[in-house]
Amino acid sequence: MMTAEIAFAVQDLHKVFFSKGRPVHALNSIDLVVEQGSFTCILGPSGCGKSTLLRILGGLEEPTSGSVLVSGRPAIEAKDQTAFVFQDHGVFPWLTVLDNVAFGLEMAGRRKSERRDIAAHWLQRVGMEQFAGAYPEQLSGGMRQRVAIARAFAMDAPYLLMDEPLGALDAQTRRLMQEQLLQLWQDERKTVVLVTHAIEEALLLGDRVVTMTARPGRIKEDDVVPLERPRTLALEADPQFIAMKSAIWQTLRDEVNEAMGQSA
Ligand SMILES: Nc1ncnc2c1ncn2[C@@H]1O[C@H](COP(=O)(O)OP(=O)(O)OP(=O)(O)O)[C@@H](O)[C@H]1O
Repeated sequence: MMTAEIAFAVQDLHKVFFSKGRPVHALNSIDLVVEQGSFTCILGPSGCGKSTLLRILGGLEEPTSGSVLVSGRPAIEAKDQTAFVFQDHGVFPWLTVLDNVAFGLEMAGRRKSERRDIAAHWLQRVGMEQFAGAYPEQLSGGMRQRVAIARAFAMDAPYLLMDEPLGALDAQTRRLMQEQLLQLWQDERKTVVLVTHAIEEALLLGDRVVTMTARPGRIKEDDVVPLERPRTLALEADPQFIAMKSAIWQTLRDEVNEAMGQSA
């Protein structure tokens, strides 16, 4: 495979934190190659290092050792290639919805009229155009998360890193948002790496599901999801989907048990 087709190339990545003078080995010898235009989901028990891995991919955290390349450049120098969506939406309360979506474009040096046009386009894509002038406090959690997703898609960055973007939503809103995210991705085909705790969500959205062990997080299994696109929520009744969900849970359950026995 040519380097140009690879979004993320991670080799023998280790991450050790020091907490109260004690080492916490968060990630252990991670090898991962993510192709451009693919949707990769990362599953793993609490505390296994999923967020740490995502933050390292986005250049927000430095590896202790190992190599992390983003479009062939060290991740720490390639922050402009990635946009994040976090669980707690991270929208700015003092900006309107439109200005929140346009915010990243201002940082990227786009002209004001251009910023507003791009932001309005993405608000329309997530069905939030009528809230352009509203402030985040006037919105529900699901709406705020749609603003965060619109902001990430509006950025020029080719790669999106999503850390449990739907994790804080109620079950029904989460279903609708899964459908919306699926649709957006099917239209745009940006490279996405998404961390989730939900196996169904990973199978519905991903081309591939990477399952990690309890801390120190290693990659335990890497499954291609062979289910056809375009996908809808109806896929969850598909026998192949059900079989994969059960197999991944078998892989994950020992790790969840292990993680439950670990101290923080
Ligand atoms: N800045 C830090 N300093 C010290 N320890 C840290 C730091 N960041 C993360 N850790 C520890 O590293 C481990 C991995 O954390 P991380 O947040 O990446 O896990 P996670 O898999 O995303 O967890 P969750 O699913 O609960 O969000 C945890 O034990 C965490 O306490």
